[in-house]
Amino acid sequence: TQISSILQGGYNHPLLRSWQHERRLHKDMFIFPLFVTDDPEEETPIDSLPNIKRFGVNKLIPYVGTLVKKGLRAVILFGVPLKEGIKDPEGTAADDPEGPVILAIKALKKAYPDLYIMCDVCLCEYTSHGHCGILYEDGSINNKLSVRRIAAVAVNYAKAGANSVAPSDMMDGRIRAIKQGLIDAGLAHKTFVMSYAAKFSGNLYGPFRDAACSSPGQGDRKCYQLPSGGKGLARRALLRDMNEGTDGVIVKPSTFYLDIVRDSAEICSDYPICCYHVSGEYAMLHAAAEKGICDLKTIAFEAHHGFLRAGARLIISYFTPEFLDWLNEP
Ligand SMILES: NCC[C@H](CC(=O)O)[C@@H](CN)CCC(=O)O
Ligand SMILES: [Zn+2]
Repeated sequence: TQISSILQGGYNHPLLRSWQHERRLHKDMFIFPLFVTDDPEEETPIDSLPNIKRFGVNKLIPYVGTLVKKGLRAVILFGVPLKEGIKDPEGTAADDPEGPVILAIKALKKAYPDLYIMCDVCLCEYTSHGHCGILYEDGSINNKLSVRRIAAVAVNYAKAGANSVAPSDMMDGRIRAIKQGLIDAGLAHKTFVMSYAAKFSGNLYGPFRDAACSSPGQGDRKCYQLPSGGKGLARRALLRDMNEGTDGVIVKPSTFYLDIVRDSAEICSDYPICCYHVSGEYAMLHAAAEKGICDLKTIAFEAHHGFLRAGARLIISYFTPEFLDWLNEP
């Protein structure tokens, strides 16, 4: 055997195998999605998202406390208004000062001052039509009104104390509008804008839409989320959002889009890259483990190692609570 043929000497021991990881998972790269609803006492499991619940603000605080104790550093908030009759065509409820997101920002900041509070910014949970923007009569996206509304919501979340705003709407030009809004409000220096720059339309958001009651009333999101084959569009969107002032980028979904994560690590090499392990990808791993196809912990590590290998530095993951335990183990 040629001497150069011998590779196994480099990974024949568990410690060696961990030394071979260029980047390793650690707790402060995890961002945990929280679903906050408008009944303060609610604590409801979400059937399609194992181990994930929808919380009212009074139940959210003690739950998050158990995770902060284990080393949770960051959360991303999704408002789920369930009260009847508050959804309208403009998504007015999105930044209601008494709404679930703004109340949760304030309660979390008070209870856990060091916890990093990110807010997803979108209209789909608040619009009567269920789309992520405001529509023209013909049902197409009214970009001007959508961008103006999204920017206003983002600024109001920042005013309420959010450390970061992450617009997941995919409207053209919203990053510039958000950044300008933050500048005008004197908040740009302390608000991290993390754009969902490369976000693909597809079949991996079902469980989230169940949790957030945010499916589009009619039609789909294919005119504003990227087509799954749209590698060029993703590259252009990453460049565009950097030029518009984003401070970080999210690629979403993740497992099925690792080539886009790699592209983003090259194109946005000076920015933190975040992967979102979306609800469908998460639920699939649980379903496979339930069917005995794979071991849940092993497959979760394998998926998350893939995000790091592709170039991600941050991970939005529903597995965050488990990793806070798993990463304590040798
Ligand atoms: N703003 C859109 C929500 C969007 C998917 C969708 O419903 O189109 C994601 C949240 N940012 C869903 C995330 C997930 O599936 O986990
Ligand atoms: Zn949306």
